Amino acid sequence: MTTANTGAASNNSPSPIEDVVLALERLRARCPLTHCMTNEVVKDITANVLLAVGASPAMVEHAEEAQEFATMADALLVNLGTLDDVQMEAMRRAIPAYQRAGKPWVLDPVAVGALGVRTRFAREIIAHRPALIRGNASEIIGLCGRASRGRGADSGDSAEEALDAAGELTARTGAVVLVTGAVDYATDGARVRSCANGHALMTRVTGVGCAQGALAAAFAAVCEDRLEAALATAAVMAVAGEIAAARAAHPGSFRVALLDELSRIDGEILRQRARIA
Ligand SMILES: Nc1ncnc2c1ncn2[C@@H]1O[C@H](COP(=O)(O)OP(=O)(O)O)[C@@H](O)[C@H]1O
Ligand SMILES: Cc1ncsc1CCOP(=O)(O)O
Ligand SMILES: [Mg+2]
Repeated sequence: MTTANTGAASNNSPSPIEDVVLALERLRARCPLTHCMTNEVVKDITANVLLAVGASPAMVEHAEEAQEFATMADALLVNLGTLDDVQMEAMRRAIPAYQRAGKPWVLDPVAVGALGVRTRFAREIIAHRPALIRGNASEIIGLCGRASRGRGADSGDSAEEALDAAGELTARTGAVVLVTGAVDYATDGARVRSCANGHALMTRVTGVGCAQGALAAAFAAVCEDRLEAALATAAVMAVAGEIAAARAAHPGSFRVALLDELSRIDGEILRQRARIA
């Protein structure tokens, strides 16, 4: 075992890697019921990622049921990937119900900044205090209202610009922001953590980022400290992706290997592999 992550690089916690390990253990012990209001493309991989890690997925869509489900589920994901009027109405009912129940909700602002309806909608719903916002650099910059250069990983938007926008978003909404990319950054405004694992193949399988948003909701359900939830989300997905890519070099087999590695990942693997600062 290496000793690279035994406590050197934290801000407040004596050992962020041990916080991540404990968060994963808590998630597996509690198996949080994670309500995913997500896009048409990624429902399958999202449910399977949650199951592989040890959470319990549920895709409840009808507006009345989505509101009702806030009394049963542990956390909500709101992903805007294939937003339509019916889904907007359901999200407008579900989000305040989670707030009333004192349960966390997570926003994945897919393509916000690039398209009008979802950008206006995202700016409307962040008034309801999401626990966590997860997006790529362009989406975080776009949600903040700044000009982004383009789309996702290929946009040229820098992590520094996104982290600056993330700081502004935390101040406005109270949410922890997780910016994903080659290096993932999490901030609560006061603290910044990073995770430098992962593999480019993760961007060649649709839904890895979206499934990570659902994982963030599951971790938010078991971590009072939402920065810890965000770091655990980043580390678990990126370490599993890195290991999967070492034995599956193409997107189809990588997708399967990723699910396998997400179910296999544990404290020992995280301590050996996670490059957290
Ligand atoms: N170039 C890269 N190298 C390593 N890991 C990456 C890279 N780009 C993205 N990832 C990882 O892929 C996952 C999804 O992130 P991202 O591609 O930014 O999301 P989205 O699909 O929403 O744009 C994250 O775990 C992130 O760490
Ligand atoms: C292809 C596509 N179109 C609308 S949502 C979506 C999925 C995006 O998933 P991810 O951001 O995780 O790759
Ligand atoms: Mg995405």
